[in-house]
Amino acid sequence: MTDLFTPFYQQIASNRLAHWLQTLPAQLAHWQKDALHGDFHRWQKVLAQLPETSVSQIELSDTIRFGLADAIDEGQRKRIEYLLRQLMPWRKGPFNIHGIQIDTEWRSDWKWHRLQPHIQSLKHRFVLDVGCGSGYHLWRMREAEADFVVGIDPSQLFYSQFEAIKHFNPDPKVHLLPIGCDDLPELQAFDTVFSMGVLYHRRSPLEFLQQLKMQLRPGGELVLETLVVEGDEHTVLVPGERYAKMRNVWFIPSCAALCHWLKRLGFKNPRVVDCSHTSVQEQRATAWMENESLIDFLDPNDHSKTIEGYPAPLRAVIVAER
Ligand SMILES: Nc1ncnc2c1ncn2[C@@H]1O[C@H](C[S@+](CC[C@H]([NH3+])C(=O)[O-])CC(=O)[O-])[C@@H](O)[C@H]1O
Repeated sequence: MTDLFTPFYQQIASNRLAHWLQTLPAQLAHWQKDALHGDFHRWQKVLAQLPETSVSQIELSDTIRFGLADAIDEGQRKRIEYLLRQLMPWRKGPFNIHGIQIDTEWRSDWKWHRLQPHIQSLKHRFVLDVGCGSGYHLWRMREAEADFVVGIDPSQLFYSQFEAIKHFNPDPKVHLLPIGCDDLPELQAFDTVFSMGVLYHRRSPLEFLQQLKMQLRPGGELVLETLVVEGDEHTVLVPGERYAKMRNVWFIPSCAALCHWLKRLGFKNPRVVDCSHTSVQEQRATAWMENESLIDFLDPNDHSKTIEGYPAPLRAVIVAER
């Protein structure tokens, strides 16, 4: 495990990062010890069985595409598809590996299109994505010529999916660390910090925003995407047990409230650059994610409401500087 991160260590210049990296192996060893059983063990075996192939095509665009279809024979194609299916459900994508299209639950490319015109150029930047899922957006950040991209996400399945994709393009400048935001020291080192789809899962949203701030270098840019509700700066929805069937949803502020929070925490110039309802075309069940999806989370008679009667998912992108 530690060896996986050797290229990561080598590219780190800042002292704070260097210090963190000294403690990281112990953190990861602890994580690995906890994780070495059950599903994760099975997923690790899947990764070990992925064949080495010749990858002459690397396309970082709406579909992250590694390897041409005709670079592998039919037997290899079936084998790779079988192995990738062992890592279902695939939620964030789409990806295409040697012609095998991984049609994920989410069209994560749509989210990228909503925010991309509004953020500072990522060229030559150090970028962190907190709660990066399977890492789809990490590849988009690399497409945008970021110098170094690291995502963190504690999900063992997302980590395994990321490693499966990276197997076909082992770019030393793109990393996913299997840790949560509470495990990250205050690095104050990144030029841009993304956090998309995580804030509403946090019990203490202001503390979380402060954690994001302390990952940025002074002047760095925060790109935040989260569920919001309509309302003024005093409006925040704290749903009951479930919101759109999700159990772990805590705070859904209005855009005005969120900008107010960011200002209170000392972020500069917070602004809403996009606010859109999630459609059942953007989030849906597919052959690679066969469970329930957005259509099942909405009131069947009124798609403007969730099944619990709350406003249907509305997502905003907010940009601010430290
Ligand atoms: N403490 C934590 N620290 C870091 N990540 C966490 C934590 N807790 C949960 N997560 C991770 O946050 C991600 C949220 S999903 C957004 C994915 C991507 N960003 C997207 O915009 O498509 C949206 C959703 O599940 O509603 C999951 O991958 C969790 O594992």
